[in-house]
Amino acid sequence: MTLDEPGWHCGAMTIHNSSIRSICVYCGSRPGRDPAYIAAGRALGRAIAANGLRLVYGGGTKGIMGAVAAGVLAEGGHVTGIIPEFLVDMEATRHSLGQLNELIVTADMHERKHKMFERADAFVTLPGGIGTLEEIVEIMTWAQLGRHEKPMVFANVCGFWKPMLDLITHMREEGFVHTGHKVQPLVIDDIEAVVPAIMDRWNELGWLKGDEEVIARL
Ligand SMILES: Nc1ncnc2c1ncn2[C@@H]1O[C@H](COP(=O)(O)O)[C@@H](O)[C@H]1O
Repeated sequence: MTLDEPGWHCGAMTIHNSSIRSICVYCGSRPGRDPAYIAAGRALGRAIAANGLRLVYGGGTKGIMGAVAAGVLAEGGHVTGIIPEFLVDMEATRHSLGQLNELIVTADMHERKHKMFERADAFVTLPGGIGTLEEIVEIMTWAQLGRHEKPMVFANVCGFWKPMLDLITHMREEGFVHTGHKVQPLVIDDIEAVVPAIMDRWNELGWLKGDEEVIARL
């Protein structure tokens, strides 16, 4: 990235201009039991591309991860996959990775997660397992600590995230979610409503910031 591009790096701070450019999707590397999960992944991918946004994701080409990337590519969109070398043969095939627009192979999981964070303007979580959970929880903790204000969405396909959302509510009620106003993920049941909601939230943040900057510090 150069200083001429819309988003640029300044020391430990990343500053994005007023138009949202990319969405990071966290989701299962497996398809899950309900075919609705794969369908939602593909529909979200299509919606990301149809709105002129780029997908940033973990590079896997199987399960829901593969469905999201396939949806973006089917709509002519841009996909950046970020995957650690040791996972390439587990979560992808070398051939399918060749179809992504951009592939970043990292040394380890930490580098992967950091690059995904840096390159994304917003985060969506589809159904998934332990890895998916870890990723969105980390993004919420960084929001709680004031390290970013990027929109976060639980795509609540068939109510998948209800147990997690109930737990967060319980934590709030018991007084454990400090600076709670900084952790306000959107919860959206209808997959078609996810991208418009993110764009609305992004615009609200831009307005609050007085026009141009949504800031992330790590
Ligand atoms: N500990 C982890 N931190 C970040 N990402 C992880 C971790 N463990 C697995 N992952 C990745 O998350 C996605 C989805 O995993 P699921 O367990 O299928 O939800 C996958 O790329 C994992 O490599």
